[in-house]
Amino acid sequence: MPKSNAPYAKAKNTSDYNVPDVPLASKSTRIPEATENIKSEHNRTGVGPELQGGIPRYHYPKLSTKEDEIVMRKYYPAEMSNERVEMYKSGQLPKPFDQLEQALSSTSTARSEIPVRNAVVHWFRGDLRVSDNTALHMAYEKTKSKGVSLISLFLVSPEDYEAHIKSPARVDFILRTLEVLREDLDNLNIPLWVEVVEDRKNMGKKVMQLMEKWNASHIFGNMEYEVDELRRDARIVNMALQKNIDFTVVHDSVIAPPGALLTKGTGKPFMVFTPWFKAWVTYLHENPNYLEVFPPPTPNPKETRIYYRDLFDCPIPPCPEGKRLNPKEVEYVRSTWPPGEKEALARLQKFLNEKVMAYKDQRDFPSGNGTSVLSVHFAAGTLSSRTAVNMARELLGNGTLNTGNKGIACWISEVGWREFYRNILVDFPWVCMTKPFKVQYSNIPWQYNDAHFEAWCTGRTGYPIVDAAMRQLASMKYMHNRTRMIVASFLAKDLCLDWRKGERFFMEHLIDGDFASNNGGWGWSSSSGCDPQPYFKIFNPLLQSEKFDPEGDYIRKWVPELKHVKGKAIHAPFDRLDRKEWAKIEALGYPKPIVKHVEAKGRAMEMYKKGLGREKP
Ligand SMILES: Cc1cc2nc3c(=O)[nH]c(=O)nc-3n(C[C@H](O)[C@H](O)[C@H](O)COP(=O)(O)OP(=O)(O)OC[C@H]3O[C@@H](n4cnc5c(N)ncnc54)[C@H](O)[C@@H]3O)c2cc1C
Repeated sequence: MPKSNAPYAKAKNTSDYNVPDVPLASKSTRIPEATENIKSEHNRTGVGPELQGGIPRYHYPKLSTKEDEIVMRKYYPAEMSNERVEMYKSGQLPKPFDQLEQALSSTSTARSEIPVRNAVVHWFRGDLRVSDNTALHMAYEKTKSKGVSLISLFLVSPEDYEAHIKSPARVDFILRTLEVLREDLDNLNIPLWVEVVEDRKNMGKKVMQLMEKWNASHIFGNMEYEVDELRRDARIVNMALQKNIDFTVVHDSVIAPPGALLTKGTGKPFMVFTPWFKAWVTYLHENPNYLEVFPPPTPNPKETRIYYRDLFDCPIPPCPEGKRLNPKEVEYVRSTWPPGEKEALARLQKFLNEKVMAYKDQRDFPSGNGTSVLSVHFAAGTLSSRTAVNMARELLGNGTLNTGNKGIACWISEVGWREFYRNILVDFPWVCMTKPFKVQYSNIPWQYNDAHFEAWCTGRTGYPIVDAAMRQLASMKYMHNRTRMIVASFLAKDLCLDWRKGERFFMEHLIDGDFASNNGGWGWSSSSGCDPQPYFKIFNPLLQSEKFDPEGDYIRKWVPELKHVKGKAIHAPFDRLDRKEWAKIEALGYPKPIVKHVEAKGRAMEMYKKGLGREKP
């Protein structure tokens, strides 16, 4: 087989972790300066070079704004009815997670009787690593018991990428990771077979064809908790059995299995993070085995290279049509985000060595570079949350997950948020079908103002902290958590736009786009998700800016038009600069605020009250 001719340069693993440092200018030469060419580029596009080519890629139809209700239906024809939600709640409709569990349990005896044939397969999905991989480890154990070969498989599904709104940066990262993974596996004599499946409905059929071709009897995969994936796997479990093949699906991307934690009194799934987290910590203290990490497989028998020689050196396909970065983005994104599990582990180690102790105090400052920036690796599965939490726990040094150094304990709890939101998908599956977690929030009469949405997308709202964040997203395909909250609140509560448009836009651009975390974050910020804030809150973007970017470093980095603005005026240049100074900024193309926060706040309160039919939102 020819080596891959994928058109991207091999990313180097690097020990230089300046990647997302902000401000970057003095610390790294790897990311181009935001001010480069600003004058010449600006007039053509109205935005700085950070945005060239990378913006915006939202695919909403032009709308008639006559009736918000009609418009909403047009955007979200697939939104579930409230009746269907009730049917899920009452158990009349089986939850996709239960369907898969049922498929696995009802076939377990028959599957256990299937004899091992020539090979066992591990199907990589969102778990692109060799170490601490539950299903890979189980597949390996199976081969060891019979001395047969382990083969690994990855299916590229352009339709899934489209349906799940995986961004070009994310797809590019996955494909680059496969290059590294193939090499890591090759060192273990394990082939990685990669194939494109154009029609996502044929995924099961393709897997079965390959299993038969390889005379493989068992296939293992780690569970994906989105509804399409749960249903797909349930179908394949049964389909495989018909062909005397055992498809085993196991938990891996969460540490405690979903369903293990229920509220004390009512025995129901948790809806609020804090009590869930307490229960999670207790559960893991009582069951520390869930934190044990799995070693990578030892090498396959040498003969595998002979019997399965056609499977080695399998080419990695290029990014599918519609998911390609433009040439400028390619250079930037690939040098910013090196792939692979070694890279992830080195980054984790460095973060634990140097930053985690101060995490609690530093994590909210977007210019401070105080977070791990590991989300891209969690999303691709190049790092397991078990490994991450385990290593952090070791650093805590007292065997617990929540006592001792506050920075470490706080970081573990943030990884907990990721896990909590995965549980939400399992127990409240309608969130995967464009339905708000809190069903009554479907009735909010959101606005669908194209001009406002475009201003938000392109970082031209006139609110510097919002614009800086949106431009960081456009450039880096990543945004700091604090500013994710600020821009999400701004979209839903200052612009009164349907938060699902923002949710979608994030997925279209983020390199760490993860359905569960993104949906959870948007739900929280728009107050329509789980874990409601104790009272209805509207972030004041100005106060947020002053509190979390006090010197304006983050703004100056990403909004070059404001680079020379001094002092507190950076947070609100239109209101705080004298007219002459403002005129200079305006001449550079920076806009006035598109809404006044005080008025917007009032509008939002009315909108929420109206939608919820009550006096208080
Ligand atoms: C509106 C909105 C959208 C978001 N969309 C995504 C998304 O698509 N993908 C994604 O991974 N995260 C998302 N988050 C969560 C969070 O912003 C990112 O995980 C975080 O910014 C990643 O940076 P980090 O790796 O340095 O995080 P750290 O602060 O170092 O945290 C460590 C890890 O914990 C997890 N984590 C931290 N905070 C959260 C959180 N609030 N929710 C869930 N997991 C968390 C992440 O896996 C993160 O990598 C979103 C948050 C909001 C408010």
